[in-house]
Amino acid sequence: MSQKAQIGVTGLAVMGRNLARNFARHGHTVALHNRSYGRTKELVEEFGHEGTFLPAETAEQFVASLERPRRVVIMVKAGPATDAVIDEFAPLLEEGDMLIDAGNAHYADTRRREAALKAKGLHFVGAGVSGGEEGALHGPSIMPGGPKESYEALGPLLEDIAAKVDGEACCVHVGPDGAGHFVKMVHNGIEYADMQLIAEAYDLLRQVGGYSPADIAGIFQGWNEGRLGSYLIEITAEVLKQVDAATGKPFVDVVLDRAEQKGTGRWTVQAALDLGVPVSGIAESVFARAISGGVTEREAAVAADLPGPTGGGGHTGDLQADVEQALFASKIVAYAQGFQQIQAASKEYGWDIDPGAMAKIWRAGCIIRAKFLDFIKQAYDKNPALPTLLVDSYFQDAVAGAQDAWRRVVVTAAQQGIPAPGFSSALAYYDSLRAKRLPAALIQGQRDFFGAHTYHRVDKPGSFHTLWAAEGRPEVDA
Ligand SMILES: NC(=O)C1=CN([C@@H]2O[C@H](COP(=O)(O)OP(=O)(O)OC[C@H]3O[C@@H](n4cnc5c(N)ncnc54)[C@H](OP(=O)(O)O)[C@@H]3O)[C@@H](O)[C@H]2O)C=CC1
Ligand SMILES: O=C(CO)[C@H](O)[C@H](O)COP(=O)(O)O
Repeated sequence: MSQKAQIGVTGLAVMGRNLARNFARHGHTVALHNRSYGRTKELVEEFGHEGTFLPAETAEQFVASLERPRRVVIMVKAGPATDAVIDEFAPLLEEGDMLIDAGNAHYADTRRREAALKAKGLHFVGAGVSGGEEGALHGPSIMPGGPKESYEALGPLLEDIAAKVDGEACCVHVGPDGAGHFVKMVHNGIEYADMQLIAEAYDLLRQVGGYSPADIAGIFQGWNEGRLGSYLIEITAEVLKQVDAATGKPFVDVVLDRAEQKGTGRWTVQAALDLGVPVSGIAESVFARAISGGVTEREAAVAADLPGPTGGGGHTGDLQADVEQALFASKIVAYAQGFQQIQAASKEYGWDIDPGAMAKIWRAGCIIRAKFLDFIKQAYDKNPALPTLLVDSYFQDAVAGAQDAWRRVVVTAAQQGIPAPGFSSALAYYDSLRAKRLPAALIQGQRDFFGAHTYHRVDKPGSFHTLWAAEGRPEVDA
């Protein structure tokens, strides 16, 4: 074969197909491969005119069609499918070649794969890609990890196809081994929290304010012009505008209220628990999806007619304005928690992730793209070691201005029996952080009482234990 491809894509379902087209549209010759040849054939038949594609029926043909060092993008289902593809391709590759897993892999799998392939002289790059089908084609946000030197050969191609903000690509080398997939995972966790908060805003406007889905679409369109401007607010307005053709009812009223999940939100929470980072907003959003899908429990509770509030008036204040404030403040908390998790993992694994750079590459192309990411970037540019976004002046002022409205919204939700786990847990997190004393001292006392777990004192160093069963309960050094 004379002509060689600069990059190859294996796995040509919605994401891989559009990434391949995106590379081709940017003038790169793209080798194509898929487990079943049908998808490869279809891509060339439908979109062959968009650039130069080298379709291959077998892994051997595919590898032979790539220039050295070979760059092979894998875009298949996470888990065993990815391992199967790696096992198929690795023996065909040579030292210095690159396997780029652009799927939603778990970062621990990426660390394992990177170490195994490194021993064979291959570069394994776990690259998070966000933006869905459209983003893959028109410019996703790309979060590549893996060895820094692989970025020299790979980065320019990824930057070519990535989304751009003021001419700057939404793609940067995140850090070694699993750093890219970790950041993509937290991106998805934040996506879950953002979606949950938007859903709660909709629910309160509908149930408390009596607005119709079409009215709320209009409200969200208005918010999208302001500080809440984001892809998720924009598409929410579109979803709320949708009318079911068969029944004439709002689309949201004919869809089962059971949110599904593929697992990246759950992974985020599991990783956060291991790191000891309280990502309560993300956790509540994962649990809210689980509750929505808990059909047996929900049906039992409805059948038992579990009582709701007996009193409680309407909302005191301007509901629309208050919900906007609650949404903005809760969203800040969710992002603050997600960034804290990235910083904790960076420290744990020695990844040296620049949080400002993450905010920068999320400004376009990805699902959580939002106007306020500019402010997050600025906050970390000012202070890369910021302990929490909540103490940055922009966010501190925003939350200070929002908090009265936020509290009114949480009170209304509680009084009217409307679940708002995202809003209320974010507020509890905020109040926990700003509390001068938390009731944790009492918990320390309880732990010491039943398990001699010891405690520290406010007035002197050291560990102490109280002899709770002894007369006079004396305190001893532990
Ligand atoms: N869809 C989205 O919006 C996004 C998806 N992602 C991630 O991108 C990846 C691809 O997603 P998507 O395009 O939706 O496709 P799917 O996740 O539906 O995966 C389908 C692809 O995987 C291939 N495949 C499945 N099992 C195997 C196997 N054992 N060996 C070889 N190939 C296999 C299929 O081949 P075949 O055609 O032969 O069945 C097909 O090409 C996933 O990891 C996903 O999580 C990331 C961001 C957004
Ligand atoms: O990666 C993505 C966007 O960046 C996917 O859209 C995301 O995986 C969807 O997740 P879920 O199905 O769990 O809601």
